[in-house]
Amino acid sequence: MSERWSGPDTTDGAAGETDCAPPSTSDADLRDRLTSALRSHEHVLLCLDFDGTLAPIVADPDAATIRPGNRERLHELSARDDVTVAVVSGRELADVRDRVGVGRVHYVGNAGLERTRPEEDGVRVHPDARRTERRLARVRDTLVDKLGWTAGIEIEDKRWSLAVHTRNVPEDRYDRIAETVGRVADRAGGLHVSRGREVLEVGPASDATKGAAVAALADEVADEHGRDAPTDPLVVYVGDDRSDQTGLEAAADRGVAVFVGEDGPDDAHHVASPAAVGDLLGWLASDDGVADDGTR
Ligand SMILES: O=P(O)(O)OC[C@H]1O[C@H](O[C@H]2O[C@H](CO)[C@@H](O)[C@H](O)[C@H]2O)[C@H](O)[C@@H](O)[C@@H]1O
Repeated sequence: MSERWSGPDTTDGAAGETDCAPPSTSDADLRDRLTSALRSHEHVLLCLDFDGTLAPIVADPDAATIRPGNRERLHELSARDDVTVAVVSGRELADVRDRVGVGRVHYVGNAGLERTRPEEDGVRVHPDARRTERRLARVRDTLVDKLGWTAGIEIEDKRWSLAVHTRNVPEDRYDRIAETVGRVADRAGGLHVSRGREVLEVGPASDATKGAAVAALADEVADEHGRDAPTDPLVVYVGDDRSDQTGLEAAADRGVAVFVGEDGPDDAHHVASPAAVGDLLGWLASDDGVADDGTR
C-alpha cells in the first residue's frame, strides 16, 4: 500500500473493528425506491466508497479489509452487462484496487484525482494533482519532521494527497496537529485541507472530487450504454464519509444516494454498516434487483 510514517503506537496493537453503526431503519424504503428506479432504467452505475462502506473502519488504516461477502457481490454485479461498478475512494488508486481485487471495476483514487477503467493499463491523473506533486512532497517532509514524533500519529503518503491519521492520537493533541497541518499546507500554497473520519487530508485545491468523477463516469456510461434511454444510467452511490458528500449529491441528481451510518444528508437513504451494504449488494444482485433475464 502507500508509504507511511508512524509515531509510537498507543494502541494495544490489535487492529480491532471499531465499526458500530446504528440499526438500519430504512431498508424497505430503499429497496422500494430502487425497485421503482430500476424499472425505468436499462443500465445501473453502482459506485461504492471503500473505508466504512465495503470495509469496516479499523484502528490501523493499513489493516482495512473488504468484507469477503462484499467482494463476492462485486464480482457478480460487475460481470453483468447492464451494471457498471465503480469503487470511489480517498485511498491511492493502486492501494484500493489491491484491497478490492475485482477486475471488471472502474477505480477512482485520491478522492477523484486518479481514475482507471477495467480495460485500461495506466491511470489517468488530474492535472491539479501533477501541479502540486512537488509541493505536497515538501509538505509531507515538513509534517513528518514536525509531527512524526507524536504518539499514535500516522502520515499516509498517497502521492497526490496526504492523510494525517489522528485516530490513535491522544485527544488533547488534536488541535495542535490540525493547526500545524493547516499552517504548513497554507504556506505551501495551492493546497486544501479537509477532514475525514479521524483524519486530515491534504491535497491540491481542485474541483476534482468524488462527485465530479462520478458525473464524468456517468456521462461515459451513458455514451456507451444509454443512447436509447436518455435517463440512463441510474447512478447509485454508497458512502459513509464527508468526502462522499459530492458523490452522494451526484447520485441524488441522477439516481439514489445511500449513506452508511447515521447523520448523513437528509435526501440520502441510510444503511447501518458495511455488513448492511453487503445485504444491499446481495439484494441488487438477486432477481429482485437487477433481474437475471434483464427485465425489471
Ligand atoms: O474514501 P474512502 O475509501 O472511505 O477512504 C477514506 C480514507 O480511508 C482510510 O482512512 C479511514 O479508514 C481507516 C481504516 O478503517 C481508519 O483507520 C481511518 O481512521 C479512517 O480515516 C485511508 O487510510 C485514507 O487514506 C482514506 O482517505
